[in-house]
Amino acid sequence: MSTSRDQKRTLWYDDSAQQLRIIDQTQLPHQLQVVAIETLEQACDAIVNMQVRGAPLIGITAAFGVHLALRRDAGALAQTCETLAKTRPTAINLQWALSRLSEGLVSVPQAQRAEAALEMAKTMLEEDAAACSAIGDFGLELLSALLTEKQALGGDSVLNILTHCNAGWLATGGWGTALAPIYKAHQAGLPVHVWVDETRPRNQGASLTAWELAQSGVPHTLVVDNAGGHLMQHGMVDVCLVGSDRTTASGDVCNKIGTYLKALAAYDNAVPFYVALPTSTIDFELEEGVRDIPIEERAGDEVTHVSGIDEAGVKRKVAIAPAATRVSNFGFDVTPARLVSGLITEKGVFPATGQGLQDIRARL
Ligand SMILES: CSC[C@@H](O)[C@@H](O)C(=O)COP(=O)(O)O
Repeated sequence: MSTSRDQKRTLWYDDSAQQLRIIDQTQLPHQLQVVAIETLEQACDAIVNMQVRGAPLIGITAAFGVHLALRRDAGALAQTCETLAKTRPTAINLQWALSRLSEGLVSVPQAQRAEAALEMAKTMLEEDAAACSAIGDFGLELLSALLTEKQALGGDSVLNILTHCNAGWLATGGWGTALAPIYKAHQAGLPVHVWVDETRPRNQGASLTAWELAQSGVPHTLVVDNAGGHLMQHGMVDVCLVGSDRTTASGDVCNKIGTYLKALAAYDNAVPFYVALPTSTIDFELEEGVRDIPIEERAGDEVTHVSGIDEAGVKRKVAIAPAATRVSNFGFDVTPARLVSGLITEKGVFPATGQGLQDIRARL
């Protein structure tokens, strides 16, 4: 799963076994378990159950899912895309990948569709890794400038970055979005330290981001979700850097629930708030994020229970709320563009404004 220091992979296609392979992210950080995906149903389950998650990775998994479905029934393109589109509603990369496949495959003779879908899926995987690497390069310039500014003002020599959820290589084709600039900065010898939000209820920060950063030796500290405001008030955060599941044509940013509160705290404390995303995460059809982005609501037991392993290494899921408690579990929220300092994409860094988004579109 790790092809080089620069290319850690959470998903790959095994040509000899003719199987898609994924790291089962529900087992991390306790177990590094690789699972084979051979059917459309398995691909859908992996997305729904969050064995794979993160906006770009959801799109890439769906692309391979189309291949798996077509090799069983070459005539099932439309129906397959419909099934996959229903797996998770918020990340636009899913629709983006499915549209690209349907448009690309519709003119391909049925007998060749499965093979063509596989080639397209592999291309998407490589393109996403390259896009994330470019995000890392642009983000590195930004972090480097922020560190120079901090040092010129007489601050200490470490750049403190706060991130939410997991926007690392586990969430993408490689490198990650928000974590890519951090990895590049660490590799370039920039002194960085990451505040990792635990990210309730699924704990992607505690289970995935902390695990990723530890693997790469990036200094980091895990904090509860509600700590960000306090840290910012005390000058302990120099920049917030998060990913996105869908960004609109006006620059509104949808990301994991709790991101908006971090952006508000950042605004109140004059901490820059940057969002890193590949252009496949932009929904140019939508202007208004708060009103129009569909927000996934997930099962209540993610809130009423916590899962983990005990001292004996046994996996447990324990209740932390009364059994009959009513639960609401929105998976994402929207940060209005006015709170976003900039969008770091593979095309460069742009303002989160209508003009900024038009400039990005002009470069596609
Ligand atoms: C490159 S990842 C950007 C986002 O997808 C990430 O921050 C996020 O919110 C993931 O949510 P998840 O519910 O784990 O799929």
